Amino acid sequence: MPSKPMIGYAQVAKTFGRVTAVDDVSLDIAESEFLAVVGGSGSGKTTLLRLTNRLIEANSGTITVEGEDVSQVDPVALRRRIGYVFQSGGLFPHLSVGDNVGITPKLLGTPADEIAARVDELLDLVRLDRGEHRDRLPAALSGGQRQRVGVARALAARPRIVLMDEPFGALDPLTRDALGDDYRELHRKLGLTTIMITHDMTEAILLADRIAVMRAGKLLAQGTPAELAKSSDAYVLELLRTPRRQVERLNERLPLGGAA
Ligand SMILES: Nc1ncnc2c1ncn2[C@@H]1O[C@H](COP(=O)(O)OP(=O)(O)OP(=O)(O)O)[C@@H](O)[C@H]1O
Repeated sequence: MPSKPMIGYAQVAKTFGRVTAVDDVSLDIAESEFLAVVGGSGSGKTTLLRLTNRLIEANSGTITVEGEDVSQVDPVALRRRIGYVFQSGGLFPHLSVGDNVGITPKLLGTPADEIAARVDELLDLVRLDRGEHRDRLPAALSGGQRQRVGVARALAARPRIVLMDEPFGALDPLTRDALGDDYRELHRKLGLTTIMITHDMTEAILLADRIAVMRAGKLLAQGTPAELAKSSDAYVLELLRTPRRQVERLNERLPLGGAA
């Protein structure tokens, strides 16, 4: 880990009334790293992500982005530096695909012709046909296409950091697989630092460099899949057993060569 992480959490806590959503979390994410945050419902994953770009404010602890304490950075400027992909795409329903993708450059005062060129470039990047999709409304897209638009929008202001909240959770398995692979390639090509929340340990193992496991607001463990496998925590080991069991069952039921 380099001396200055791209994103750093130091003893971060967030409570909502009597609920401690994030409880004393310390974690560093290096530049160009892809971190998956895994954990059950209500374990604090979304809260941790939203603290990062100050959609909500921490009660205690320090969060740094590119070395800067986020509490000292203007939240609007901070959010423009960090791409955010929502679970359901989070697109504005009344805006076309092109206008959704171009909204941040527009807010930044980018001239219209530059925005149009950037939108086309981004649609190419996420492999959506420009001519076919640019003028459509989100309701006329499939779930996978909407998520591609969500990724394009998150990348519009050329952020170095992308936060993704269960981006592929609601998709069919083939679309999910394709989109995960495509995003992983974008992450590499653009040199991004990515934090992705997922419920799915298999997805985390396949896409991320490192996995953070949360439970009841606490960071239970973090590391590569191989490092996590050495954890002494029963919950972490149980999470890792699920993909293993699935592979074993698949190997039993799907004879090799049948669908290779
Ligand atoms: N704005 C809020 N007001 C009150 N409680 C909240 C708020 N946001 C989150 N919480 C509570 O904080 C805890 C953590 O929620 P969070 O959304 O971070 O979990 P999560 O791991 O992302 O869950 P999921 O996987 O279901 O999205 C939960 O108990 C939740 O009810």
